[in-house]
Amino acid sequence: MQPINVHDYEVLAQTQLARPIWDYYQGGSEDEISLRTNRTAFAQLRLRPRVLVDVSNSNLKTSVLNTEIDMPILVAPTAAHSMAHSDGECATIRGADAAGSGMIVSNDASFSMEEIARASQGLRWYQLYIHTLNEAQQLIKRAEAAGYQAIVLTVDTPLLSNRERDKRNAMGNFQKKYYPGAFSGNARHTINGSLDNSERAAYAGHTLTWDTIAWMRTHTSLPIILKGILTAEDATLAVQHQVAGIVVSNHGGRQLDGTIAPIEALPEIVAVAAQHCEIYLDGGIRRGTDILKALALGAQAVLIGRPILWGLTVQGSEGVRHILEILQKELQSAMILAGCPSIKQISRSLIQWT
Ligand SMILES: Cc1cc2nc3c(=O)[nH]c(=O)nc-3n(C[C@H](O)[C@H](O)[C@H](O)COP(=O)(O)O)c2cc1C
Ligand SMILES: CCCCC(=O)C(=O)O
Repeated sequence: MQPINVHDYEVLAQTQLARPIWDYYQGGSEDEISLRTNRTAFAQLRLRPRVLVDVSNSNLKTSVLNTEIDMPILVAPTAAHSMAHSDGECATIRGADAAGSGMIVSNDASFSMEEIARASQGLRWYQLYIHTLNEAQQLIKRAEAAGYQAIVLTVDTPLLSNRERDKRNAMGNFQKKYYPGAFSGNARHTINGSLDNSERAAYAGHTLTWDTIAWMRTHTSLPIILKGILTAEDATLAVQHQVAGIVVSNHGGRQLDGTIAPIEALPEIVAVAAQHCEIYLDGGIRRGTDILKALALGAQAVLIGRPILWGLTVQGSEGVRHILEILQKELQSAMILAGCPSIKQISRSLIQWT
């Protein structure tokens, strides 16, 4: 089968991945209600297209934090790409570059952030999990030195949720046996050898507070983006802590189960924060029309998680590029059909809630 849309890549990737990996990539937490809601919420939004607009000069270019990109689409941080392809994140970032997009590199990548940075000329942001402040400080320094342009702190993971597919598959054992190091590319490159595994294992995620953001600011001048916000209350606090951006996200339905979908949370967050910082959204985006809906409700750009892993599995960097270009073309066609030749013509009036 020649894949022509994101769903085709999903079908092909499933045939190529061992069950524990497929389930790790695909799954959500507990009853996977959030995972499903992320998709159904998009279907419940209806578009109100305008006609007889001159759309002959259609243009998808935009910028995020003052960096130009060819489409309002970025690669979400997802862990352990070597389980999808031997070139792992180096292939992913090459695909993102080739498409004129950019990549948020996971803290738990299979390759070190330096190796991944060397594979790319384009936009790259570093996604941080804070295990200890000491480790975080070193990771931030390394990210700065390797030319990452922003730090994306994921805030929805004080612990890793209950993922029952992974339990049933004994995913941890499978991964250690067949893909050792898939989650710890960064540990292979240490400053003074001080990135210590027992320290990492002492997972300190649940001691993080808003004070941690102030602490981060004293250690970097890079823009700080918070990933995993779903309420106006937290968006207001984020603005008070002078973040450069917010990713409205429920971690692809992989953390707290039963949350509102990011696309449902977007309007209240845009209402309090859009004047002050950039707002991005991820979760369940599989079509250009999903992206159009997110942009109409005020997102500056969207992040794509699982479809990138499917593209990487099926065709390495070419597959990643193809996934991004499929979504770009679908978005372009949706914009033309809705009467929006460029991104700035997309507005809230495109949306009707049902
Ligand atoms: C396999 C997998 C691994 C992920 N790893 C991370 C991670 O390391 N850090 C992070 O902030 N988010 C991680 N996420 C969440 C994604 O960044 C993103 O929020 C989510 O995948 C978006 O939903 P989508 O997959 O429906 O596009 C992961 C998601 C998946 C599917
Ligand atoms: C153990 C690494 C965490 C990766 C992650 O964030 C996810 O699987 O959702």
